[in-house]
Amino acid sequence: MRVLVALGGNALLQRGDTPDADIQIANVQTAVKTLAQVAEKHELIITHGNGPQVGVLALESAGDPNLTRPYPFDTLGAETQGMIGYWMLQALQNALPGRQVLSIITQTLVSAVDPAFENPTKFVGQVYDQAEAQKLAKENGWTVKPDGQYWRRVVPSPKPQRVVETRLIRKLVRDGVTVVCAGGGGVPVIRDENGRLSGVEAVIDKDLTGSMLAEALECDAFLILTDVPRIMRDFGTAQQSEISHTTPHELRSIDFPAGSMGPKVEAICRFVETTGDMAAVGKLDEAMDILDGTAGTIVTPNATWPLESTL
Ligand SMILES: Nc1ncnc2c1ncn2[C@@H]1O[C@H](COP(=O)(O)OP(=O)(O)O)[C@@H](O)[C@H]1O
Ligand SMILES: NC(=O)OP(=O)(O)O
Repeated sequence: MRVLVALGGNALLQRGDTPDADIQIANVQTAVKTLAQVAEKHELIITHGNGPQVGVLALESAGDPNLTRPYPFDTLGAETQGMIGYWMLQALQNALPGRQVLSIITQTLVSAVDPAFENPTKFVGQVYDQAEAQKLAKENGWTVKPDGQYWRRVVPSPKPQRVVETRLIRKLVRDGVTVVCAGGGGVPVIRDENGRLSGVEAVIDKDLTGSMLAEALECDAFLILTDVPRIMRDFGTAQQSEISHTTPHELRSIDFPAGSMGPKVEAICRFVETTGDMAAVGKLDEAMDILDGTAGTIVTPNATWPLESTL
């Protein structure tokens, strides 16, 4: 089976944690324990978030007195792919000796006229209280928005259209390589009328890119691993209940928050609707159980979908 796993930013850095490298490396090592189990049994492609990390690098660049202007977000996105990709590469190599693993810088095409450029929605960097966020926004020209009980900087998040390096990734996977790619949703780029690529200032949603890439690579399963065991009905209320098996149709009838579960549900629904294969949301350390159909929220084209025979 061919599986694409999208790792949540939470996997690497919990909200409120100090973004020190050693803390994130330890989190990567924890994530890789479960990913290594998947890689031992299946062809595996891994993508990861970069919201917290790209914010750290943006602050660093903005504070460098030697620069005349801060690095743009496409460059910062590539930096996060290098940094997180390196941590994952090393952890995977240590967990899977003898296995071929590669982390690659990956670009994702977006539309230059995507309306998202006028309406920033992607949370980056650390959380602030409202007053501090608004002060920083005024001082630095940021847009800030509420993220749960906190506030965070937001940047445009255009829709991914295609991962530029898709063919190469397919070749690597067919050759038995475990590939880490499209980190942070891929570096956002546009292509001009002469076919030339250039970066744009944005951060793409890694779940939407993951869904698109899983489809393009003809994956049999698309997993989003995060910090909750299942998608919940009535999340955050006394009536909340876990959904163990559902369909895109049912999920689309429920409202999910734009900044967290919403894009995951959209990404999952798109994959299942387009491919007829299974997708799931679940906890980081339960990847194998999710693939066995005993953990996570499993999403299939219809409620009578024969889980065992397909997995
Ligand atoms: N209906 C829901 N079911 C489960 N979790 C939900 C729901 N709605 C919102 N959430 C929140 O979504 C979070 C996961 O999204 P997010 O923080 O963006 O993940 P990641 O950084 O791992 O990609 C959970 O920690 C939970 O607080
Ligand atoms: N790029 C992206 O979607 O990052 P997070 O998962 O960290 O929000």
